[in-house]
Amino acid sequence: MTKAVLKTRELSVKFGGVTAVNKVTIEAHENELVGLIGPNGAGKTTLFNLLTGVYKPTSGEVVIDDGDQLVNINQLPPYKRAQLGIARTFQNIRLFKSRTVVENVLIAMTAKNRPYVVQAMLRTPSFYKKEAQNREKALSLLEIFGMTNVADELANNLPYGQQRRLEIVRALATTPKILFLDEPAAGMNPQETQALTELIKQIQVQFKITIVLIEHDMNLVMAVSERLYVLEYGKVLATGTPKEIQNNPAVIKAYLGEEG
Ligand SMILES: Nc1ncnc2c1ncn2[C@@H]1O[C@H](COP(=O)(O)OP(=O)(O)OP(=O)(O)O)[C@@H](O)[C@H]1O
Repeated sequence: MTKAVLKTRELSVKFGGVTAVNKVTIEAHENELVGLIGPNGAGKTTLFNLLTGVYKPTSGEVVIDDGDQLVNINQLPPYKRAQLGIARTFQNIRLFKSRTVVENVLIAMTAKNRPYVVQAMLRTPSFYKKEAQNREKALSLLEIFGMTNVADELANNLPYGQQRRLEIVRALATTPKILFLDEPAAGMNPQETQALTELIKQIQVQFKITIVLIEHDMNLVMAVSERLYVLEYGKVLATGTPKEIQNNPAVIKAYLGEEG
């Protein structure tokens, strides 16, 4: 197996009396696609929030592989984690709706680059050169995802499935090593979900990054994940391949039984 790029050790967070994530130890490997499933309230999004720095853990740790060494990132805020190669999408769409599609990608691309922001304010020649390069890079990303024809549309005018697709493009524009997708199929119709399934597979092959996916759509998550973690009441109930998870009696009892 390839090396681990992300690990948690006994990670926990409490909100008042609720232990939303309870001693969770997981890992994701280089270029691996890991699914995270579990019923509503199991702690999936809270775990994402701990991994991306929105929440600080009550105990335990989050470490990532930064080249040759494992670095504890417990205390790093989200923007510093982004600089280390962590990107995410959210359950609810968070686009700049009154900006164009390509502008949305450009904003994501430059947000973590402080020198660029200074050059932009001073309008230096190197800023204009960099801006042209960035636009070209943004357009080539949009081309990969079949969105060139809507590059100059306002994000707000895109159909729902395309808006979700744009969110993923924005996350990829930050050139992440690890991409967290929080329920990317939420609200999609079956055709959009099918297109998303292909898109996620394509990203893994083409970008060679690690993807961690929260998803309630069992067809999607079983089709794309190489390995799954099942959370229940904030704890890891099971881990394994989609086949192993589908045949795990505890999981069947807890969740898949509900799916029929
Ligand atoms: N900021 C918070 N303050 C208090 N309780 C919280 C907070 N965030 C999450 N919780 C609680 O933690 C538990 C886990 O919630 P979480 O949203 O992580 O579950 P989930 O598995 O992502 O659910 P869903 O599938 O519905 O998105 C729930 O009981 C929730 O009410």
